Amino acid sequence: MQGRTPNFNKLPLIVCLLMFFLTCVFHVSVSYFQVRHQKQFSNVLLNKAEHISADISSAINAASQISFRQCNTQTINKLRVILANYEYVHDLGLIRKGKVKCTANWGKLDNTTLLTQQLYNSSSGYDFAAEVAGVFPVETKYDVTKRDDIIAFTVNKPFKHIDELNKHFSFKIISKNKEYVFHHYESQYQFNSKTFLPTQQVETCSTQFSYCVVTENNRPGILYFPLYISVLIICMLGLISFLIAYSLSSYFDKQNSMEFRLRSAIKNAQLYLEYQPIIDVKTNKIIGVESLVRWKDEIHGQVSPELFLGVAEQLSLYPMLAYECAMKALKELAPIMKTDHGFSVAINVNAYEIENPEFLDYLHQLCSKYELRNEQVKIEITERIGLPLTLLACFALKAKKYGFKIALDDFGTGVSNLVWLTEINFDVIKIDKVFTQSITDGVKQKMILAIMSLVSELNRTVIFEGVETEDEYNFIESHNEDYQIQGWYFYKSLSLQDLQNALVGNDNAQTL
Ligand SMILES: Nc1nc2c(ncn2[C@@H]2O[C@@H]3COP(=O)(O)O[C@H]4[C@@H](O)[C@H](n5cnc6c(=O)[nH]c(N)nc65)O[C@@H]4COP(=O)(O)O[C@H]3[C@H]2O)c(=O)[nH]1
Repeated sequence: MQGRTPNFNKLPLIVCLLMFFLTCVFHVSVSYFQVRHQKQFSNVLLNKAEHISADISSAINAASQISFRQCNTQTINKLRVILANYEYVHDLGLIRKGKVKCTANWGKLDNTTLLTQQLYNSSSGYDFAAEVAGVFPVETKYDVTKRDDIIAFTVNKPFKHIDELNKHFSFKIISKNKEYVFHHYESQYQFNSKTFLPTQQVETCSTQFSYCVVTENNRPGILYFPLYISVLIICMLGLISFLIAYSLSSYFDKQNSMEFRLRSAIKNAQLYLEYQPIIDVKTNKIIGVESLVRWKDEIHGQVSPELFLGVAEQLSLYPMLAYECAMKALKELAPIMKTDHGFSVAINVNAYEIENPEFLDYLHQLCSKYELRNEQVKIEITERIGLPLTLLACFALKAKKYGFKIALDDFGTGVSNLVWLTEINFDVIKIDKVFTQSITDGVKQKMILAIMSLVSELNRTVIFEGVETEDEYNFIESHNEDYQIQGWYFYKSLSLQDLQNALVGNDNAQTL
């Protein structure tokens, strides 16, 4: 078997496509897990925000229950009692005409401070402002929530813990109408938000309050990783792509190889026989056929038997094929041969059949089985067989004892010499088409005339192979009408059905 190397022409393209595909799959998978993580994170954030909002609104509600609210000791003390119950409210006070008058922590404010910052008025009756400074004589900034005359102060710290825990996403808590941002956090792990990169956003809205948590990730998928890791991943994917593409290419190449396909064709009995008629020059009638094996493959097309028989030998599949072909030929032709005992079939043999002592026995059994006469079977031994003369002579002797006819095929092209003709008692000599087709060539014509006179002396049946033209036919006919002809001038190899049709027009044909 010839060493086959896979067809690598398209390998770089396949590797690139595969690498692109795997990178996309990797990117999408990482993005998917990031989105899941983002959703979980958003939910944690929303729970926290709702908890804080519930705390503030509850504190404001409690404060609004204080009757006759004035910035006096009684009211301030009540505010202090309320404040102690709420985790996230840092201070609680009264505000009138934009000025904070008093709070639980600071008491009555002498220098009452005007809230300069514009408050966001929500539809729920609450007003908000973020990072308000200068209300108290400290540097701290507060987020404020106001309803009517009550104001609650919170420090931005509630989310600090979450901010610190969250290494990945930027996020904001924003009113549902998107007009007011309660809190926002820019993750240092995110690219500058103005980059052209697509941002993966997850929005989760509260069912209790009119705000949503929006988490943003502008390092989706593979961009999440540092550059050197991304490069490493892409290189790994490239390597994997190469290995996959190489394996696939080798696999498909093997699947498409002639060896592989022939093996499965033989095992699935996809090989078939055709029969090329042999014509008697005197009568121009079909007097027999040569059986020729055929293989038509979907990929390799119609493959020459000279090629695939060699492959079958190398794959050790030839014995199976040889027995199968002999059986098929005799079985298929039996109806014709039984009705016309002069009709013969020529079977080609290789070294295997000659060296295998059981082949002739098998052929004899086949003839008995299909009720054929052994002399109707011609065994063609090609001159190019390359076996020792003694072995061939032995085989021919045994074959003749069985009553089979022996033909020397391709005469003139191989190693045979005149000793062959004397040592082996061939019944038929088939002149190779190399000679048949050179009758118009002066020198070769002399050679063919010499061959003709030689074989006439030997008194053997002579078949001229490869007769393609009228000139060739006329030349042969003019020299001896006892010759036989096999060639495209009359017929190419025929399917069994076509052979039967051809025999119908043949005067010698019996009723099939
Ligand atoms: N150019 C031209 N060619 C013609 C003409 N007439 C016949 N041929 C071709 O010549 C070859 C004759 O068979 P071969 O010499 O026994 O040579 C055969 C035979 O040695 C071998 N072969 C075919 N079938 C079998 C088989 O079943 N068993 C074995 N062992 N060998 C086989 O393969 C060889 C080639 O077979 P094929 O390709 O079928 O080729 C066939 C046939 O198609 C013609 O007028 N012009």
